[in-house]
Amino acid sequence: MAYENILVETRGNVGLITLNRPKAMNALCAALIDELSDALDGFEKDAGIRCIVLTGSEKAFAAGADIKEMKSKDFMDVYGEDFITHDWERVTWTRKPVIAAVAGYALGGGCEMAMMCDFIIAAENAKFGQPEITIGTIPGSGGTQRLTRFVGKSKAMEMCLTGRMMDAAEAERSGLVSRVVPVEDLLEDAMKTAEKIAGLSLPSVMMAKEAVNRAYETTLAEGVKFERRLFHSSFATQDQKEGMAAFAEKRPANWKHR
Ligand SMILES: CC(C)(O)CC(=O)SCCNC(=O)CCNC(=O)[C@H](O)C(C)(C)COP(=O)(O)OP(=O)(O)OC[C@H]1O[C@@H](n2cnc3c(N)ncnc32)[C@H](O)[C@@H]1OP(=O)(O)O
Repeated sequence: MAYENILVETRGNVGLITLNRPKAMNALCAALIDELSDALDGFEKDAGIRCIVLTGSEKAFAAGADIKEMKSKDFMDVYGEDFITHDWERVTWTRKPVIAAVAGYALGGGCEMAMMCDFIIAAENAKFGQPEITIGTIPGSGGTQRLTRFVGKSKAMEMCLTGRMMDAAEAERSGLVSRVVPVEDLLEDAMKTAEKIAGLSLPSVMMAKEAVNRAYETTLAEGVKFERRLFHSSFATQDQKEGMAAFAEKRPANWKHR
């Protein structure tokens, strides 16, 4: 597939996807969503890729769904095709880790997409928000649910009811982002973090991701049981033998990713 709205590159064992609609603040049009799904499919299939970074520009990670594309749709258009499902959520069913590197605006579907990633590293100029209420609608790609889980009911409710944006410092305080870095360091920092993850054992990384994500879907008791089963499963991998042997022999591990 030829990409017109994203840039896709491979740097070592890291796949980098850059949203690239500079004239529209990286608004998420249907073509961009198709391209993003295709790029993620490609990285999932590529055994050489062990972590993915999703980023935008210095001005905007993404300013939401493309309002101009969406504005004339009527109820049966959106209800009939179950608009904003499936491919919009493609990031959530990516089994390899996905880091969102967010600078500038992450609004509406942009904020929702960042929250679908495994964690967010934010630049100091990042602004997060769910402004759908200001254009006569509400979040439709998980914003009311994921934002509430990240920052709690009070802040999520205020943001969804008023459209207020949260700056990077508030986002870090509230647990929405893992770290805030200077704008000029964002990509390098995200890539270094991704390389660190890509340099570890892929099965362990995938199991850790699955276990953390389960915390959002189940009770504590079930989550702990699920974690323990995955922990047990890790002992069936070559990499568990290698990792523990390497520790005991005081040498770096030579991962097989098996
Ligand atoms: C996924 C769902 C279901 O949750 C739904 C949604 O995501 S709805 C969309 C929610 N997002 C918004 O409401 C944000 C809309 N954008 C803005 O508020 C502003 O553009 C801004 C604050 C991000 C930036 O403001 P400013 O610096 O003044 O730049 P602009 O002149 O407004 O924008 C430049 C250019 O980009 C176009 N643009 C921006 N956002 C979108 C968008 N979401 N969809 C389509 N186009 C967008 C904007 O119209 C400008 O284009 P031109 O007028 O220059 O052609």
